[in-house]
Amino acid sequence: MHYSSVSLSLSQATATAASAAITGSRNYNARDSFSFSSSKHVNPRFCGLRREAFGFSSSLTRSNSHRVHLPSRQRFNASNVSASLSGNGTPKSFDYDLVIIGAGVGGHGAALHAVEKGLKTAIIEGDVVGGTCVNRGCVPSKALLAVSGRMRELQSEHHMKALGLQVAAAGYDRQGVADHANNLATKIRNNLTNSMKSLGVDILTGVGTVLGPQKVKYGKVGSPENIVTAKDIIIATGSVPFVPKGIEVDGKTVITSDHALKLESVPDWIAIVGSGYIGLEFSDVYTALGSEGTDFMQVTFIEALDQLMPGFDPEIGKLAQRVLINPRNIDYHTGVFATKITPAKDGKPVSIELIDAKTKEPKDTLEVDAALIATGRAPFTNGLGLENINVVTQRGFIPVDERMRVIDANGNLVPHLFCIGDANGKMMLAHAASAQGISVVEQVTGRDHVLNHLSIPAACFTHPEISMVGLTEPQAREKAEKEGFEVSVAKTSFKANTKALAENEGEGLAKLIYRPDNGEILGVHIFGLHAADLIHEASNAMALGTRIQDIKFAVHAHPTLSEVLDELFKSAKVKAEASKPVSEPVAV
Ligand SMILES: Cc1cc2nc3c(=O)[nH]c(=O)nc-3n(C[C@H](O)[C@H](O)[C@H](O)COP(=O)(O)OP(=O)(O)OC[C@H]3O[C@@H](n4cnc5c(N)ncnc54)[C@H](O)[C@@H]3O)c2cc1C
Ligand SMILES: NC(=O)c1ccc[n+]([C@@H]2O[C@H](COP(=O)([O-])OP(=O)(O)OC[C@H]3O[C@@H](n4cnc5c(N)ncnc54)[C@H](O)[C@@H]3O)[C@@H](O)[C@H]2O)c1
Repeated sequence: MHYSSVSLSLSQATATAASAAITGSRNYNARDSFSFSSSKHVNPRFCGLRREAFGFSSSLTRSNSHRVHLPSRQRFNASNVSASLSGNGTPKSFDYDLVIIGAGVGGHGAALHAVEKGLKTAIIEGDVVGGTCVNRGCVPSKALLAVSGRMRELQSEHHMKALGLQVAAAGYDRQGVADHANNLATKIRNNLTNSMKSLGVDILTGVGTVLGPQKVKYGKVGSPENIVTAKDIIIATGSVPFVPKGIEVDGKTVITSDHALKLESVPDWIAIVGSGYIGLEFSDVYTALGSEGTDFMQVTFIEALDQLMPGFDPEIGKLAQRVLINPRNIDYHTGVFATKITPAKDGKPVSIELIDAKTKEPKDTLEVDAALIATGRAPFTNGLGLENINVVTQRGFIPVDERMRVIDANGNLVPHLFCIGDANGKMMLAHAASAQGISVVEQVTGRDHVLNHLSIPAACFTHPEISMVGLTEPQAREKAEKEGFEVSVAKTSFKANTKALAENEGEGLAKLIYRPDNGEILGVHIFGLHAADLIHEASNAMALGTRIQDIKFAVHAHPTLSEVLDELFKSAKVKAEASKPVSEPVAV
């Protein structure tokens, strides 16, 4: 994937910025991540740039909203748009076919597809193009992880010796690593901006506020307002770090991922609160880099649930713990909440008060050099004017149906208004945001489309990587019990794969969860070298409804890591009747 061309294809433009994934309707569903947090879900602490850019104090005037009630199950019909609204004073002709609020990867993906479909499109951005993923998420974090992967390899005497290599002690220049991450973000941001400009998307600068159906105002806070009308509007305003009540972020010693990605320091001892994707990826970075000038670095995980990495398939989680946690300078406290965190001050270290997650009794107080708060993300809807359209957020998220259509406080669809990406909380992943945007554009251009979120892959870019698609084994068994079908599991090891062994990277497992009666793939989980790339054979099969009895005949080049999946599908035991050919054989 390349971001270098301005004529990026959709998948290039989205998948690269995103290149990975997480769950969603599965365990890492963003809505779940707030289940034990305070009732105030929108984090009041934002990085300075965003706080300024959005002028948080701006009070929005409530306009007389006119709501159009549609039966909640009504399907979108592109041709009845104006007819259904023009009687209410809504404009009959529009400045744009589509206006998108928020130019993150979700908005960008939607904009590019809209242009391809011939829609006159504008995108409103209140801060910088690229949003979280490009500026404070996927892109800079993967740059840091690229460095940590190499450092880890070069520092492993055992690994080097096995390959017959001799290298002098590996070191790094912190500022150089930080510059690599920052430069990459700048490059990708420019590419995203150029791709939209060159395709004719109007980039409108300022905070976007929905004034009513099909009407948006935008502009810098305090400057004259501009109003634009659009046949359809997509909200794609993303999310910000969620910081639980009682935790004081100073940006230096108590930080969120926004700060950590700048790599202003590598402390000797950092507590990471939350062992989800951000926590795990940063533990990989920190333990590989060690503090400057030494190879010492201690990470302490603080996790509210009873096990680390609670979102993964338990078997994969166990293996990941054996490889990614136990042999490294990492210890952990599980089943505890960090209730109060005070930044370092006046020579005193960062102090962290822990309580038992179940009994709520005080458990411990830790003193560390720094703390990274990685306790999930909060949707960002400030200044959007949801009150103008009678939309009430649910735990901060904008309620949508399966077609990303926004639902108002009375349970009715708001006409011509969609919400995609982190702001709707269905699946907080870059490529999910983009795919939702593409799905919406399909709908507004007349083709009904419902995105199958269960087929969206996710990956954690540790060394080695973890990836997954579909259900975990416990989820599949629960579903099977409810619906009355049988579940089987097949596994293959990287230890038997020639390419993995040639790379001296034989530690790994692929796991297939499936229905033996009909060969349906329910979930695939991979831990091992390049797991994030390998998952796509499974996710594409799930998206296209390909069954095991068919995919097992697909041919894989030898020797490649993809043979791990080939073996996996071949080792599944699908019942004979499901494998009967449905058509005559074709000679190829
Ligand atoms: C450290 C980290 C690493 C991550 N790594 C990965 C990864 O490897 N793979 C992956 O798939 N996902 C990853 N994610 C998640 C990914 O970044 C998000 O899922 C993705 O950015 C969501 O895209 P979005 O378009 O919904 O929102 P965002 O990217 O947050 O973009 C929203 C945009 O809307 C703008 N905006 C907000 N309100 C307004 C308004 N009223 N008017 C105008 N503009 C507005 C914002 O300024 C922003 O530019 C990571 C996240 C973090 C924090
Ligand atoms: N590779 C990727 O795709 C990638 C990488 C980073 C982030 N992301 C996205 O960003 C989002 C946010 O990531 P994240 O790691 O912050 O969230 P997460 O939801 O993945 O994990 C948060 C963890 O924090 C724990 N937790 C919450 N409050 C706590 C408290 N007070 N004390 C102790 N533990 C607590 C939760 O149990 C959970 O394990 C994710 O939803 C993910 O989709 C994706």
